[in-house]
Amino acid sequence: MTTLVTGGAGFIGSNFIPYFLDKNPNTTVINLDKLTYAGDLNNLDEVSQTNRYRFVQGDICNQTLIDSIFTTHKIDSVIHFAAESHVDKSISNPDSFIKTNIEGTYTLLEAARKHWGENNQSNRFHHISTDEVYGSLGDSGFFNEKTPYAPNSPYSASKAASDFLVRSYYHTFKLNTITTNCSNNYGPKQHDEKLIPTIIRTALQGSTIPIYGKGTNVRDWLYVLDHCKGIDTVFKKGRPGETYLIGGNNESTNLSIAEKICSILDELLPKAKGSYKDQIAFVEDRKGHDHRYAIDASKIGQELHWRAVESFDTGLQKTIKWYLSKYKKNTV
Ligand SMILES: Cc1cn([C@H]2C[C@H](O)[C@@H](COP(=O)(O)OP(=O)(O)O[C@H]3O[C@H](C)C(=O)[C@H](O)[C@H]3O)O2)c(=O)[nH]c1=O
Repeated sequence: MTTLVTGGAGFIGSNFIPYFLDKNPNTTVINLDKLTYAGDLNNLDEVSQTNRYRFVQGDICNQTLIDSIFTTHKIDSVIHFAAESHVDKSISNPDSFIKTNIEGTYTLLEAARKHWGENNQSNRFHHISTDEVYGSLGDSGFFNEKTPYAPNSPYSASKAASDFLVRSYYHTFKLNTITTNCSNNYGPKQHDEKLIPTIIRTALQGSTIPIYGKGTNVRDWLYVLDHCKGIDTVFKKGRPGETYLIGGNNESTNLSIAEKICSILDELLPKAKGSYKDQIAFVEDRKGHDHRYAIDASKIGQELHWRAVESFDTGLQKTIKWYLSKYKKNTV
C-alpha cells in the first residue's frame, strides 16, 4: 500500500505520519507538502530516514505534479490534510484559503478519479476537515453528522466547500471518499500562531497573553494523538461516503485555558514575582468570532469504537513540556 499524505509537514500531519507508519508496517507514505510558513520538516525527523517514507515538496494545486506522483508512486489511497488553517489569517487575507482549500482539494479529487477510475470502491480518499463548517453554537447543544452546514469565516467556508466537493465525488463518480470533521487539536508540533502555543510562548517571553474579547468563547479540545488514532480508525473501517465527527469531549473557555496553562507554568517554572496569570490581557475580538464548538462523537464511538482518551491535564502537561524544550527553556 502506498498512501499519499498531503500537508504532512503541518501540525496534525506531522503527528499522524509517524503514528500511521508505526501502525501500518506494510504501508509506504508519500508526504506532499508545499512547506508554507506553517510546515516544518524538523517535526518529521523521526521518520525521515525510514525507507517507507518519502517527502515531495509541492503544491496540491499543481495538477501536473499530482499526476506524476500518482503515476510514479502508484498511489493506492490519499489522506488529505493540506490546508490553510488559521482563521485570523483567513480574515485578513482569504486568497490562499480559496486556492489551497478549494482548488487544491478539487485537483486531488480529479487525480484520484483519473488514476483510480470511477465506481472504484477499493482506493480510499480520506478528507480531513473541521467542525467549524457547522458554524457557531449557543451555550447548549452539540454538532453531529446531520447538523446543517453554516460556516462563518472565510476559512470555514473554504473547508465547507471542500467537504461538498468530496461529497460530490462520492455521489457522482462513486469515488471511495470519507470525511472526518474534528474539533480544536492541541499537542506538540502546533504552529506558534494558535491559541495554546501563543499562551505558552507569550507567558515565557514575559509579554501580554492575548485573549480575544472577554475570553468566554468555548472550544472542544482534542489531543492530537487521539485525533491521529481516530483518523487511522476511520481510514480503515469507516463506511464509504460517510462523515465522522471526531471530538475530545473536553470543552473549555479560552480564558480558563490561559489560566490553567499559567498555573502549570507557575509550578514548572515559577516567576521571581507573581503569577503568569498577571500577563493575561483582553484584546480586540476576532471579527465574526464563533462563540462555541462542541461535538457529539457518538457515531464514531458506536460504529468504530473510537473515543478520545487523553485527559486535558495530562495532554496539557505533555504539550507544555514540548514547547518548553522548543523554546530552550527546558528546566523541567
Ligand atoms: C490565536 C488566539 C486565539 N484566541 C481565541 C480564538 C478562538 O476562540 C480560540 C482558538 O483559536 P485558534 O486560532 O487557536 O483556533 P480556532 O480559530 O478555534 O480554529 C482551530 O480549530 C479549528 C477546529 C480549525 O479547523 C482551525 O484550523 C484551527 O485553527 O482562541 C485568542 O483568544 N487569542 C489568541 O491569541
